[in-house]
Amino acid sequence: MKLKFTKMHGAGNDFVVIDAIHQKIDFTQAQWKQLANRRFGVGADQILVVEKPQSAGVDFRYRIYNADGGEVEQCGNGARAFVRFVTEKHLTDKRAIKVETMSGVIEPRLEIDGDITVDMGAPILDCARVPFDSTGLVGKNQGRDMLWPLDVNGKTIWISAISMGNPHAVQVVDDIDSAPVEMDGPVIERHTRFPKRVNAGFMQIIDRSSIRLRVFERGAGETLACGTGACAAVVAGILRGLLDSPVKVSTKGGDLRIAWQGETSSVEMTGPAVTVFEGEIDL
Ligand SMILES: N[C@H](CCC[C@H](N)C(=O)O)C(=O)O
Repeated sequence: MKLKFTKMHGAGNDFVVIDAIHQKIDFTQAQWKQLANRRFGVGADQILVVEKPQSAGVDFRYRIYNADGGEVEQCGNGARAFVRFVTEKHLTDKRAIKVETMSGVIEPRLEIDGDITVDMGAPILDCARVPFDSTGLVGKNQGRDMLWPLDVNGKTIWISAISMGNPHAVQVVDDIDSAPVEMDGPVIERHTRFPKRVNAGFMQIIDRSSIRLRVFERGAGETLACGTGACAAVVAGILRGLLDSPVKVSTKGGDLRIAWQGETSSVEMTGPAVTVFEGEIDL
């Protein structure tokens, strides 16, 4: 079939966005993987599929597929691209939109200055719900955070296990430029303690209101930015007593602003979303 798509990015985390309201979409995991392939397809970290809502009181549903073709629960940068897409395609005239995802309803809104803010919901810290298997591990407290030991490539690293609807393992490193993201990222992603695999975050604290962050993403590898990863890193830093909200998160692809007032309050992410080109592909 001829598939119309829009290529977009949020701080360099790039997407193929598809209107599944006006196109009939019924692809296999192999076809999603091909579409995301940077040689045999269009190329993207994730594919975002915009659908009519399934629940009342919600404006849209959006599905997220990683570059490996697997469907996942949440995508922060994708939520901003989603808002830019439905606004530019005149699929809504709202500036604050309720969107259902696999992990619940999020509320992105288009700001006057063109940036997009997303209420990403409250972080999930209960290991069983991340999910993270802490059985038999002896964690250590740092502030209000619990750090867990993981054996990775012959060394022990200490991570925060946090879900933003999708799972994250966040560690603090002295210098992200020299951090072993390529070596350790894939091992953390597939660590047996994370039954649904995990996004591996490497956070360098710059000061109490700014960090640098690299994320080796589940199902996509290292991306230029990870929105949910930025949310999880800031939550970990605030719990550890290292950061104060709001925090500037500098990634390879751009800066995000993350705010969180603690406990059960929502994490709020603000950042850019850009349309790069429109296209059509036989798939
Ligand atoms: N790789 C992630 C999904 C995309 C998240 C990221 N691109 C973001 O902006 O949050 C996962 O498997 O949970």
